[in-house]
Amino acid sequence: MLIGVPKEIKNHEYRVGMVPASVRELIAHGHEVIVEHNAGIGIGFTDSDYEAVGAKIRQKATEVFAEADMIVKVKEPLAEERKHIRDGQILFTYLHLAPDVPQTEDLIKSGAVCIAYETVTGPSGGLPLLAPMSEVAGRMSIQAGAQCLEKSRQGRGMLLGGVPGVSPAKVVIIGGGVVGSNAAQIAVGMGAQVVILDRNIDVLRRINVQFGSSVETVFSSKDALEQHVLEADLVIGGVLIPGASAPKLVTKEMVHQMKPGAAVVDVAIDQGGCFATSKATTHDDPIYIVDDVVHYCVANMPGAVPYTSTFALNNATLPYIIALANKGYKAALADDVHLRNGLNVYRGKVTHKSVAESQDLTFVDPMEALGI
Ligand SMILES: NC(=O)C1=CN([C@@H]2O[C@H](COP(=O)(O)OP(=O)(O)OC[C@H]3O[C@@H](n4cnc5c(N)ncnc54)[C@H](O)[C@@H]3O)[C@@H](O)[C@H]2O)C=CC1
Ligand SMILES: CC(=O)C(=O)O
Ligand SMILES: [Mg+2]
Repeated sequence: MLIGVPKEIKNHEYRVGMVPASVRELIAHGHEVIVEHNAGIGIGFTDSDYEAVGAKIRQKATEVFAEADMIVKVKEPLAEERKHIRDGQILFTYLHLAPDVPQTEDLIKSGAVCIAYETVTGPSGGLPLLAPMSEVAGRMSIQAGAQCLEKSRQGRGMLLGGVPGVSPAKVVIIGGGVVGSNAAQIAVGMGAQVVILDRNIDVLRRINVQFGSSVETVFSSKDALEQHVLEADLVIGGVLIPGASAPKLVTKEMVHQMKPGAAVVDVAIDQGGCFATSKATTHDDPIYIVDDVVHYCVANMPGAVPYTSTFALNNATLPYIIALANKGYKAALADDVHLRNGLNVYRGKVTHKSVAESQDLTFVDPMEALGI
């Protein structure tokens, strides 16, 4: 198979779909790889590094999209990239379709086989291709939140850990999954007072085993959520219903009643966000203020630490890239229900139930769509 790796074009996105070590593995399996000029330069990989493992360099993204049987990316294709996606081509990347109508329409029209990293499931549960980036974003959310609390960003002027004789900040984390538990790890390390809310008792049990009394676990009722959000100095949004738009758990009224200078970091913004006041921002211009509350809503947070993130992502994606290349998409998807759960759009049909429901589109079972 001919596999293509374009350079990412989203704002301050320096990750790359495949590092040279992954390209080497694919070539060892008998495949060919084309890489766009400077695709890996943001993390220090030159065209020569890719050529040294057997890749061919293409000067323009259009050449990569025109030639490749499978495109391996990081972020969802932007409008400019979507123009070049072809009928029958495999697109393997993050898509986050539920809240993104124009992208969904374009991918349906393209006739491509669109497999989203974020809905591929794992044999023992979880989302193995989302998890590494959720680890990164969860850890970063506390760094970002700490900066938002600084006076120069219009925050309360509060240090997360306080100092002897002065109380630490109260950090409230909504969702105790991968983002939430990684955020908690850093917040606890910085000396903050940490509360995690989740609707899944087993998640709260796991958090309790992991952190003991350094994190308070709370069942996420409307009452509890309101109480803790209003008391918070920093709120982290890390909820997920796989494939679906994030539930708007924090209302405009709750934000209005928060302390002036408090901060929210809505990590779930890539699925539409869990604060009613959230709108996606970029690394260039990451924060804005609503009702005196500082909002950070960057949809590609791991892009800020592309070195760590690219390796973490590639470690997880490589086995699936190899399966798709070795077997072809039909056999790879037929053989592995977990990879099949990643199939969001198949040649004009929406094959992920939550994506279809989020946009009132017809859902077609992936096996039926694939004709197997
Ligand atoms: N902005 C960015 O750059 C990035 C965003 N993300 C996003 O972060 C979000 C969280 O991802 P993960 O932690 O990997 O998901 P996860 O599935 O590990 O955890 C989500 C948690 O939310 C909980 N939850 C669901 N509905 C809830 C509700 N109504 N109230 C309270 N808890 C609820 C679930 O029980 C689960 O424990 C996703 O939207 C993901 O796409 C992930 C990486 C980077
Ligand atoms: C998961 C995601 O949205 C990201 O890594 O950018
Ligand atoms: Mg207020």
